[in-house]
Amino acid sequence: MAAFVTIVGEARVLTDESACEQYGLDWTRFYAPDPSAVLLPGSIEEVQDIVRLAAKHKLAIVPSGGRTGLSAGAVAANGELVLALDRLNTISDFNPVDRTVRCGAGVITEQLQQFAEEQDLYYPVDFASAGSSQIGGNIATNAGGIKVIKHGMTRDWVAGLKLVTGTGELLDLNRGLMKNNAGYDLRQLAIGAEGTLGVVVEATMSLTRTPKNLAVLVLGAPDMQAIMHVLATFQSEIELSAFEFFSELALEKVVAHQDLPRPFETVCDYYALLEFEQPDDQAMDDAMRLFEHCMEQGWVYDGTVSQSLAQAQNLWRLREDISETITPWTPYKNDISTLIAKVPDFLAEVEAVVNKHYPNFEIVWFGHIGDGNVHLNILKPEDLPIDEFKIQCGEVSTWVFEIVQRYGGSVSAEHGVGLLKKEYLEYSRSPVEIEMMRGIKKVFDPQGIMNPGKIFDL
Ligand SMILES: O=C(O)CC[C@@H](O)C(=O)O
Ligand SMILES: [Zn+2]
Repeated sequence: MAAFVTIVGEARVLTDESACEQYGLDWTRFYAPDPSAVLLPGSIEEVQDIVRLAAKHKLAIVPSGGRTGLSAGAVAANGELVLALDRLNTISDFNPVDRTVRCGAGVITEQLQQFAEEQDLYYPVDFASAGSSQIGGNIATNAGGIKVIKHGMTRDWVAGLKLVTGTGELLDLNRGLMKNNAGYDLRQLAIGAEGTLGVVVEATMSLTRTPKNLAVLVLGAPDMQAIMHVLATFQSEIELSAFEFFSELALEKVVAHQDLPRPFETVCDYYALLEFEQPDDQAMDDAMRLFEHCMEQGWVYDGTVSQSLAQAQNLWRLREDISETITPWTPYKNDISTLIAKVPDFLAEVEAVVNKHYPNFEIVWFGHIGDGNVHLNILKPEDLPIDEFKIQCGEVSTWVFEIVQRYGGSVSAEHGVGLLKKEYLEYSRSPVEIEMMRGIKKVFDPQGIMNPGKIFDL
């Protein structure tokens, strides 16, 4: 450790129990944190020095951002060094012409959103953990969130990034260029690599224009097929910036625990939340006409639209607060995707198999239905011991991933693979693809020190 102290200073090498617990774990929770130390470098050069030293001694490194991940990508459970980017948290070099800004990896998502707002611009990647997650972690996991249907995932907003590879080399990838066809785009490989190819230390992020007067519409529908009709109807005329869904059980839990009113009295099996810009009255007239059409067709039973920013925010909470609300039930979680058109059948198959074997399991469905991404959460029955629940959920995983495979879907739509899903990777990636990923890792990280054991084993 003395050599690391020389690089970052004594106060920046943490080995006490509370730091190891805090930095050794993400929001996945199921693992016991056990890092050998937490290092807090203050510059890119210090990151390079740390990695070079670690490579020399073959010490494993876990790059660490806000640790809000749900796939154990940032867990250090095997004596690794945690390399936390918290101190690289400056925003600089705002370029109003290119509409880009330089961010240290430790910049909090919300900090970037606020900075954009101060420039009358907008950073559109958004999710419930925006107050804690860091840009470096968002890039490492290609974070998605609630506006993907219009704005894409983090990948779409990274104009350039600096990566320290497993040998301590600093790569300055794409440098903010809009057009650059000079060979392979290594930047895109690093995005979503979950720290297995190197440490993201800095990024040039793109910003866009601020949306004009966002309105939120929550609709109640009899079934998932109806929700798909609603999606198609609205998308044929309106550019939606969100199309989310949640089940009645999800709504019940949120209104019971978050001091929020139901959106309307009518109880429906599923609800959709739509967000769109309302630059003028015509936009709302169009939305109301489509809403009425959906009612006439029997696809929608009831609905409500926000009349103010505060109302829009409260309607959003019905969806955004679900994950946190159900945490006390220690839910089994899965984050999966399929083609959007196949979602209703896909969901019905998963539900049927779970209900058949475990009729006492409560399933909470919600997610980014407009992206084909559903979040499956199963609540632990109160009287079932946690270990027993985990064993039963292991079986559920196999059934779910077999269905995912049959549908040509993904075992991880947005949360990544980490430790949690690596044994299931082959359900959505071929053996040749996985072998190629191993080959790519060797090029960036010949010693295999960067976040080893995440995504796949070497
Ligand atoms: O907790 C979950 O299952 C999903 C969390 C997050 O991705 C969300 O969309 O709310
Ligand atoms: Zn999500």
